[in-house]
Amino acid sequence: MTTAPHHPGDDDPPVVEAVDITKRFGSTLALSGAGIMVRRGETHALVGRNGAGKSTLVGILTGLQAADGGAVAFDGRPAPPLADRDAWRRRVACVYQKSTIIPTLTVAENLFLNRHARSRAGLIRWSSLRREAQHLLAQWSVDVDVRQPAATLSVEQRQFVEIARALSFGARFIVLDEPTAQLDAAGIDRLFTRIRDLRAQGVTFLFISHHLQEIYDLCDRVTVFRDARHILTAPVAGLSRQALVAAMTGEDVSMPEADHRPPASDAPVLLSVRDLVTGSGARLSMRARAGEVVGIAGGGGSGKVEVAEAVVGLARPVAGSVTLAGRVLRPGSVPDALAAGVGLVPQDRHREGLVPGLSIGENVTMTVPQRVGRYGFISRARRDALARDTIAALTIKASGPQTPVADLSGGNQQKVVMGRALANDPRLLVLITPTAGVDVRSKQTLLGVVEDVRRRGTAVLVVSDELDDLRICDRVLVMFQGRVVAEMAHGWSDNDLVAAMEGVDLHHV
Ligand SMILES: Nc1ncnc2c1ncn2[C@@H]1O[C@H](COP(=O)(O)OP(=O)(O)OP(=O)(O)O)[C@@H](O)[C@H]1O
Repeated sequence: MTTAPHHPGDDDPPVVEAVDITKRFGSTLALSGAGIMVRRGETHALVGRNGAGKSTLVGILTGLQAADGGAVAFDGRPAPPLADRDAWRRRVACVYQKSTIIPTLTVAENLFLNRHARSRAGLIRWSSLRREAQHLLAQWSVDVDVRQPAATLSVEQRQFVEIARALSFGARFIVLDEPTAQLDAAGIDRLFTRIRDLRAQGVTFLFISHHLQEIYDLCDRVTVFRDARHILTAPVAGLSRQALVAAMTGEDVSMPEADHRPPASDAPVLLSVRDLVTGSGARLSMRARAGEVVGIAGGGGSGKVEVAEAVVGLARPVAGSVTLAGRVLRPGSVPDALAAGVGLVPQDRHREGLVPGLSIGENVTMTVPQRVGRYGFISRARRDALARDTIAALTIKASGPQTPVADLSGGNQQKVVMGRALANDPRLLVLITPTAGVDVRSKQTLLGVVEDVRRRGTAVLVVSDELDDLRICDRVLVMFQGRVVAEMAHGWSDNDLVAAMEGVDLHHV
């Protein structure tokens, strides 16, 4: 008898294997005969365009959703019944973009929610609860004070706490759903170091991201989904970027370099920000002309988001003024900013972006009742027409304008936020990290929108640390520790911009 060559790990059953999974939501086929196999000890990437079915698969792999067909097995054994939550928690956990931590409780309470050590009288033993929590975090090298309220955790600390919580249930397989979307470059580095350490300790990861470079930096193998189906699974080394993008999009795409035409130098100044000072002490003075695209770049803690939020009224500045087309905006008032012609894509679409229970149509037209009806009456037909235009222009994957936003995939929700920002033909469009969670092709669509509106004379602020977002700008103001430290003209080199964002300023303003 001859034997095949033996590879270590080959004989171990996969940590998880999902076979021939089908899942429908009404008329939408979210997964169609799709599957995945994750080996013990690997970091496995799952990629695909917005709406490809990734989150749906995660729901099924974590036992939160029932598949309509197919089978899931952990370590070669069939998955437990959906009702047995404890059994699922011992096998798998998912750290979502949206926190599952309860902000008003302390870190220790969050870690041991519903499994507190109790005295014989049934009272919670706070001291032992704290000790256990400290021990748990120390075991996984998470440096967080367990007595602090969870609300005070940074995104990064919150993710580490959620990972430690998952491990404490016994799970050694962790799904990370777009964990880098809200982190800056330094935070991503620390997260990756942590993931590599945990992998060395035997933890397996399924890693979802729209940043393909991260897949190459971190992962061993990658699975691609497209239109509800499994397309390929391959080792990352040896798979070219072009082949990966082709698998995701079903076509051979090379990213065209958009031709850049700066606004006319005699275009009128539309936006004027004078000596703005935010609550946290960040400062901004700037002007933008009609049709000009200005970037505000910076890492975490640079103050870029704070100043942008002060410009649009999401936060009240402590000093300074914002003038749009001759009108001085009321400080700290979003309604006043909208009335003056501001279109806004906020950073946190969960908090400030969308009303999940309402339809795409309702969300898109929320800030423009005057465009869809007279005398305060909103015509459904006109609302739907406007929503249909948005769906087509931004290629939103949805069955129609009536679809509730809660039923859309994450990237498609972000497009609805963009649609709403555009619905009142803004004079000033302010985009805060606009392509977070958006797939490669959709990124092109969203950034293409900027080119369209600037041609119509809208001024645009792009607030981001993503080089692709900033590349479309006519100039980029780089912030560091609350101050603009550099201004870079279109055509900057990546190195120069990154150096400036890190405070190594080569081009003083
Ligand atoms: N609860 C739901 N009701 C109706 N349709 C849904 C529901 N959840 C998901 N869908 C649909 O299923 C399809 C797959 O969505 P899914 O969230 O799995 O995509 P995804 O790959 O995670 O996308 P993204 O990268 O944008 O997060 C989409 O067409 C989505 O609109």
